[in-house]
Amino acid sequence: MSRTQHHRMMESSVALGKLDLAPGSAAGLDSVPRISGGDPGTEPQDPPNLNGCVPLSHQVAGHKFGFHIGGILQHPDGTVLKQVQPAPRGPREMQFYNTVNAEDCCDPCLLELKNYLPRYYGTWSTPDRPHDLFLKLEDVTRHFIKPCIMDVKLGRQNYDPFASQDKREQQIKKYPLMEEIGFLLLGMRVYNVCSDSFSSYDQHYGRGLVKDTVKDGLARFFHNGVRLREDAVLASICKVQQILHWFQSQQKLVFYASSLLFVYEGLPSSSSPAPLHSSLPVGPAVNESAALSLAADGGQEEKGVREETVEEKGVAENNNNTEVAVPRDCSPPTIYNQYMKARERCSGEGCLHGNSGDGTPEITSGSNSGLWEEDNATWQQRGVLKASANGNQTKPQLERKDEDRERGEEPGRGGGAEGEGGRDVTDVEVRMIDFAHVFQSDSCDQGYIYGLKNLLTALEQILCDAAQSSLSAPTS
Ligand SMILES: Nc1ncnc2c1ncn2[C@@H]1O[C@H](COP(=O)(O)OP(=O)(O)OP(=O)(O)O)[C@@H](O)[C@H]1O
Ligand SMILES: O=P(O)(O)O[C@@H]1[C@H](O)[C@H](O)[C@@H](OP(=O)(O)O)[C@H](OP(=O)(O)O)[C@H]1O
Repeated sequence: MSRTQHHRMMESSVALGKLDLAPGSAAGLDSVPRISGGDPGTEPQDPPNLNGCVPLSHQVAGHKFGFHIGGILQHPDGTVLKQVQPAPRGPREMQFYNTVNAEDCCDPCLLELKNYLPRYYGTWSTPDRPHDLFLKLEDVTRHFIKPCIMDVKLGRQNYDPFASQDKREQQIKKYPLMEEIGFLLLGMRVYNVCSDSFSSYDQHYGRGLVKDTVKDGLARFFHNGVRLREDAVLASICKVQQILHWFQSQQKLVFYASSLLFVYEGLPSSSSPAPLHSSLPVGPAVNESAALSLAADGGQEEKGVREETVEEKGVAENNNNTEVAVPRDCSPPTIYNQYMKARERCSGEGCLHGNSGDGTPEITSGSNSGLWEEDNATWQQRGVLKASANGNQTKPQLERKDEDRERGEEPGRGGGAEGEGGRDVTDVEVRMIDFAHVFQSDSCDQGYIYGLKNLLTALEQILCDAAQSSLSAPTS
């Protein structure tokens, strides 16, 4: 399919203007070709000529190319290609991206939502298989050198309202705690600064986490083998807060089996101040060094955890991350002080972990409390959060920002950025992905909101635990 044809197809979906994603009523979707090889029973086909595309080397969850229908590739230009899944999932996801990215879209709700998604560049296919469509997406990890990546599925149910009884049972069986916890860690890879390697955690790791261990299981994503990256936890909290605000403000869409993709830079900066409590443990289930040495000792390997092999270490990542500015770590004491100050300003226990009356913990929201707004300013100065960039910009970043401006987007969105006065910041990405089960609605997405609140509580508790550990640690 030529570029023009792709474009035309995109325009025809875009022209719908309004999402109509319910099965059987998907206006315009009939024109979307079904991908070949979609039926498990069909004849095996020759391997496709992928035009230089390769399976995504840093994929942490989901359908894998070559193993499942609907896998993920990386284009030589660095973008991610997600194969359109068999109907109705793939066309539904494609129409979702088309609608949110429609040039004439002026709905403020969708325009804001766009900020939380990977950029969308339309559809792509190889010349020899023009009907095998892929969604061409920004690689959210693209500007990181050692990207630590985590995929967390949100919501109280992993299936949509139109799912068959079999599908419901299959999904519930996989993680019965979904309804109570509201999120599921699908997979992650974490950079270990000591061994200069990644540890990968598959879906079995996440499914093994229960109510009492899910916080520590999550904390492991932020532990680099030496210390907890509190700066990355805090920056993640702020990003998740923004997404929560969006969900609380909209009554148009509901998302089932959709994920948040977290990314932060694992490579430490040489300019980072030495953390005061760097050697503190982060809790029994979170000490990565302990887990790794267990495996190295020939001890019983942990379920769902895999260390990168020596051969793999030598393999360059296919993410075009060659020339980027290294974000500076923020020292844990700074984060700790700011976090505690924020908590003190809060009126008592109920503020950060109170009860909203719907069974989920109440998380302070920036616009209502002033707590996050006020401290965001301080944290920006401290270099924890992204601030307007006006400092010593490196060439690649300047180029990215120009590119952003051309698209009419906030400069630095999704890219590395410096804080006020040219200070580096803790760069974290949190983006929504996987939209195979998005539907129109006329009420808030309570399931997703429930999951977001619980996720925020867990992230905040990780910081609290670290702060408490540092307070009780003996001073030398
Ligand atoms: N835009 C992106 N940038 C970087 N990585 C991505 C991007 N989109 C997807 N990935 C990687 O691919 C994985 C799977 O993505 P996604 O959830 O969209 O696929 P899926 O096959 O629909 O998943 P599932 O099987 O859970 O339905 C993510 O966990 C992430 O590692
Ligand atoms: O984590 P696992 O064990 O790989 O399980 C998959 C996961 O639950 C996906 O979310 C789901 O796709 P949907 O969310 O789109 O339903 C997929 O369904 P599938 O097998 O029907 O593709 C499951 O197999």
